[in-house]
Amino acid sequence: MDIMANVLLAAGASPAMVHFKEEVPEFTPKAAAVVVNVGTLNTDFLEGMLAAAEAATALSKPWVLDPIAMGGTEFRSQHILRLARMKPTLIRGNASDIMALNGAQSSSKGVDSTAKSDDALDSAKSVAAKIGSIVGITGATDWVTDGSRCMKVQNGVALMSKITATGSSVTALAAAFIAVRPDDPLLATACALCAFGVAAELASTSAQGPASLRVGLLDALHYATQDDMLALAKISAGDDH
Ligand SMILES: Nc1ncnc2c1ncn2[C@@H]1O[C@H](COP(=O)(O)OP(=O)(O)O)[C@@H](O)[C@H]1O
Ligand SMILES: Cc1ncsc1CCOP(=O)(O)O
Ligand SMILES: [Mg+2]
Repeated sequence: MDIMANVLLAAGASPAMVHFKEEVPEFTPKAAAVVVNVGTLNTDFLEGMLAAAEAATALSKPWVLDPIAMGGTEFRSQHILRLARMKPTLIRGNASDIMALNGAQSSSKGVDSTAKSDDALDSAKSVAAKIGSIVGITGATDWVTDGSRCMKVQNGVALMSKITATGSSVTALAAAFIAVRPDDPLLATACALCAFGVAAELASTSAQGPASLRVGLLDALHYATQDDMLALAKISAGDDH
């Protein structure tokens, strides 16, 4: 929760972490986008998540699902599937999450992926087509698809996978970008993944390990200019690996 909220602040968005269903009716109208992150799941949080997804849908607000550790337990999988069927604007996960969401037996031990993002692209396309959501997969290469259109992002550094909640943070950043460009959530998601990756690249020049990269990533997101983004962006359309 710390890094997610700070990533949003550094990027110019305004986070609020609201869990309980009692707050959903009043709070959702104030939000430009909603993130449902199942990372630390419990039955109270789950009620809040279902209510938030319903409220966002009813208000035609973009909402984004992070299906953390899909396939990890029966309880988690059942409820992630239920949320996914509510048709989020975007589902963003790692390769193992998205392959499990497409019905594959999960081989991951928990929140980290054991598969490559390139190998999950077909699963992402299939989930996107079945559900009608945009699907983003992160990893060494990030992919975003609506089932037919695809965008590829090749920014970022491998050390990002050694900082907990970088996945959740980039999901939240994608929600903020979609709030700005609700007409093109696929493009907005690709741009969010790219911006996050570029910030990590800028930070990595002075990082000594995961802890200093984590701090530097927040600084870089805050200080990066449009010129930095345009100079370093590696973003393209299509599904060529
Ligand atoms: N090997 C890698 N090279 C470059 N960037 C990476 C690599 N692994 C992860 N990332 C980046 O780290 C962020 C989190 O992705 P990932 O680790 O796949 O998510 P999760 O934390 O959900 O498993 C994304 O921005 C992704 O692009
Ligand atoms: C360790 C852990 N346990 C539940 S959520 C979480 C963090 C997930 O990390 P990420 O957001 O990078 O997938
Ligand atoms: Mg994750």
